[in-house]
Amino acid sequence: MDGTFPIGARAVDSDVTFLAIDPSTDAKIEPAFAVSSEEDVAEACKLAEAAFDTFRETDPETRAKFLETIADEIEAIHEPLVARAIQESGLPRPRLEGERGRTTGQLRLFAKHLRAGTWASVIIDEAQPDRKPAPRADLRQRRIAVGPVAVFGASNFPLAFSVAGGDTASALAAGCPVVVKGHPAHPGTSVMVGKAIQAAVAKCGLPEGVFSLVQGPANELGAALVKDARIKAVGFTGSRGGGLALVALAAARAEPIPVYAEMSSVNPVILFPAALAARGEALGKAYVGSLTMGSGQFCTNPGIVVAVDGPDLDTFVEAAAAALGEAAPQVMLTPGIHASYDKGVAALAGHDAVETLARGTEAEGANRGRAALFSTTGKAFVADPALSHEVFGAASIIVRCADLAEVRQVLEQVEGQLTITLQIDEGDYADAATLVPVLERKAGRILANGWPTGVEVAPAMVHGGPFPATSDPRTTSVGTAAIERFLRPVCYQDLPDALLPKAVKHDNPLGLPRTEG
Ligand SMILES: NC(=O)C1=CN([C@@H]2O[C@H](COP(=O)(O)OP(=O)(O)OC[C@H]3O[C@@H](n4cnc5c(N)ncnc54)[C@H](OP(=O)(O)O)[C@@H]3O)[C@@H](O)[C@H]2O)C=CC1
Ligand SMILES: O=C(O)CCC(=O)C(=O)O
Repeated sequence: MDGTFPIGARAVDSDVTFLAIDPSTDAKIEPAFAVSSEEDVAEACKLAEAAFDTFRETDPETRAKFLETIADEIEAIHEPLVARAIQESGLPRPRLEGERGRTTGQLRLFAKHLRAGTWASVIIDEAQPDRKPAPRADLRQRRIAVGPVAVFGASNFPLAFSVAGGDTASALAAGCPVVVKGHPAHPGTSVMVGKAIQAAVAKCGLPEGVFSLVQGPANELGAALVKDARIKAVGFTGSRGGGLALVALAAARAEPIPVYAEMSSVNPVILFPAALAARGEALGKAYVGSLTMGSGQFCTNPGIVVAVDGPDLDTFVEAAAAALGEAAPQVMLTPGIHASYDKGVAALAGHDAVETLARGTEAEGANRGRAALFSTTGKAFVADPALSHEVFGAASIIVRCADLAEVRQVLEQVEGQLTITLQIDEGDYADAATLVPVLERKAGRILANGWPTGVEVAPAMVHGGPFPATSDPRTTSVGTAAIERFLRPVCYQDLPDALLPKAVKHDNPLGLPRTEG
């Protein structure tokens, strides 16, 4: 691996470089990576704009083959890629192998979606020249790509939410050229995947500006990308502060653009009485499994458990505390993320209304996250909004409520969420039904008798939700519906067939499904 990054068809170098850090030791790792300049950002955006009209009008089959070629290129570097991602993220091999599979799987799923054609949402309202009192014009609607898209790689998913992750896959599927701002925590992983995409662009004979990668350790780079007038939408996964900064930059542009930022979520889990009575102990153990997976570094991590107080909740709490007390420390993604986890845990531990129920085993070595379990009362939770804020890592708080009305109050208090989970048995259905309207207002995904971590990449998936889970609750970042955020409708009124794009021509040469009005 060399330290250059791909801009269009070029490998760009620089005298200014930075090194990745192995979070398991805090040691710097070779090679040095070129830091992209603002000129590189401008060049990437210029190439993306130049590629746009050609790329967006490629046939769906061409883009499907392109996505499959990217998947092939990534598979071809599987072993060195996974090895580098382990070094840069501290995540364990099985997790990264699974994530590699999820990444290529989602590229192939978008290829299938492109071939199905429903994404183009073609609607044909044939002319009605004899309609009284006025004739109707011929109206044809399809959706087109919005323009070049900026994608910010996430630190916690170096493959599936990074350079060739969900945002890149959905934007390319839509026909949008992509400029990725790689996360500085995993520059080697980003460059390897970036070069795989660059190779796929060349193999498929596409314009070079379809893909570029910029990276460096300063956030001015990402700011320059969002401010570039040629960028028409932004995809982001990360902190609330980072996401909001990008939203503000995008809104302040002469031409404001949408930012699809996935930010913070505490993913409440509600334990209902019959489920608690039937399997409190098993639920306690399973909860800790979901909480501590990947050192808790999932935006879907179960950060809050809400239940009516009583002996069955005690059983759950005892089982959870015992399991968490045995949880071994795990390497966190970066020194910064580890430090902010420790700070968040210390704030909860020092809170007057919070009891520390258990801590994971003692941490040894650099950046080890020690799991933490807390409890509080419904009243205290409602009184202090700070108790509902995300602590990114394996920390969670159990909220003991006096009754179902207080459970509802707690849910009304929490901000927008990616997920809300119900642990229910049949005897709980009547109570749970009364909460469903609150759950729908609060979350993008409501699940029963499972755990929120581990998002299925599927057409019906919603990985989104009201603020601050995301900056725009109308879409999803996972699943084929994610393509919709990078498309916009255009209506062609009475255009002669010769001028119509293939998608809406009278003889439907692309064979796209149509809704007839
Ligand atoms: N809920 C979730 O899914 C996640 C939450 N987090 C939270 O984020 C914290 C930090 O983690 P990290 O992953 O680095 O997330 P950040 O939000 O800090 O960074 C993500 C990306 O956005 C860029 N960025 C951040 N702020 C700005 C800005 N003001 N202007 C331009 N670009 C910006 C960063 O660039 P640069 O690094 O160069 O500044 C990086 O490329 C964690 O401790 C955790 O609290 C993290 C990951 C996922
Ligand atoms: O739980 C998952 O699989 C996805 C989590 C996620 O989107 C994130 O942590 O950023």
